[in-house]
Amino acid sequence: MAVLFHPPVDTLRKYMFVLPCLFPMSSSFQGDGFQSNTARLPLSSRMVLCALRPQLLKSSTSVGAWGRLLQRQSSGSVYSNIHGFNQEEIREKLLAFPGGSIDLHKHDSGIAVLTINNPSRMNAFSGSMMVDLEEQVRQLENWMDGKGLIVQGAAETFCSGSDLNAVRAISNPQDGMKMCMFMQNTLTRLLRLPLISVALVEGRALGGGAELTTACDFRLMASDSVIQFVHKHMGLVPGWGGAARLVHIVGSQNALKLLGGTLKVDPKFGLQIGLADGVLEGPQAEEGAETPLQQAENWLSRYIKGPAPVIQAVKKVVLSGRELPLSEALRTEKDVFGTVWGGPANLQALASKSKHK
Ligand SMILES: CC[C@@H](C(=O)O)C(=O)SCCNC(=O)CCNC(=O)[C@H](O)C(C)(C)COP(=O)(O)OP(=O)(O)OC[C@H]1O[C@@H](n2cnc3c(N)ncnc32)[C@H](O)[C@@H]1OP(=O)(O)O
Repeated sequence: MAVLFHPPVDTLRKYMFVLPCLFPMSSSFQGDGFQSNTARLPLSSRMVLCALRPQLLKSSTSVGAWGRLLQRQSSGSVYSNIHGFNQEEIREKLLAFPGGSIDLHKHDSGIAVLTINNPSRMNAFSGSMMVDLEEQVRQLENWMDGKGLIVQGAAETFCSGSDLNAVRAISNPQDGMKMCMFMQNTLTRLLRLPLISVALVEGRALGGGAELTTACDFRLMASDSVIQFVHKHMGLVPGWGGAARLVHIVGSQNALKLLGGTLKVDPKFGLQIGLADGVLEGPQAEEGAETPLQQAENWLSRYIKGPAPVIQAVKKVVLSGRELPLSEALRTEKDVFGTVWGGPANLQALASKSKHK
């Protein structure tokens, strides 16, 4: 059977990190007209098309199935060229403001650690770090064995937002909009990773740094740490998606107080309003005491026990429940359920007659 509709390759790329996980490729779809029709597409796009094929075949029109499917998935990015967003153009602009790095370490435990690393500027985001972050998120989107992610700042402080030197240089409205769309895309993709993510907040998380904490599923605060949306002091509002996410996390009343009052959120206040999910033990001099990173890994480990496909499925159903209207979320949940039902972990659990005491 021929495939009647080929979605644009860049659209496929955008969705490929979500879809292969939802509809794993079956070898039985290879070797017919479907494959030959798609042979000229890059492998990644062909994988997505193969993965999508059961959905396309079930539909009376392939275009309709594709459209519905895209609507139903949580897409990676918010902005694309139809919004006047040109990723390459803004990438070039941002690379003109170098400094610092975003470091990624993937561990065999299935936990990756992403470090905002620009300590001489309190881990402020230079332009090249924004580009780095996008690249590291891309790495994580393709990490099949991943289960969890910890986002931390280097040298015991989280992040002081945008590098003010870069901000000054691109303070014209056009460049500001481009940077805003670039960072919204990246942080949205970060939150939508099929990994359970934690922001480990030590020291200060200010401005864009506070926004970054909201792009993780959870926030753990060190005893002396502070999260502060300082944007109003800068004559601004959050632009990296931090306001929208903050409302989801703490509710609109609290969000209004935090933004309107530029309130300093310490661990106690953070727990009270639900911005913090846990507080780390204070600095301990004695030998063998856990570092904040070890404490965060331990905290996260209870939520990521089990095989990666199951943990990733857990994140996907929660993500769709968080982001989609109920009927769409229910259908996505069905699709994700289909990826684990009868899978190795499910069969093993059934064979072992496990009891949940
Ligand atoms: C676009 C708006 C928004 C967004 O993107 O969403 C933003 O994020 S705008 C940035 C918001 N953040 C700030 O305004 C933070 C400004 N910095 C401070 O308030 C203080 O530096 C601090 C973070 C509270 C730390 O104070 P302190 O402990 O006293 O250290 P120093 O002030 O001496 O800082 C050390 C060093 O770091 C430089 N620094 C700090 N933050 C930034 C920054 N965001 N951009 C660039 N540089 C930053 C600071 O200037 C010092 O450098 P030197 O003077 O060269 O030592």
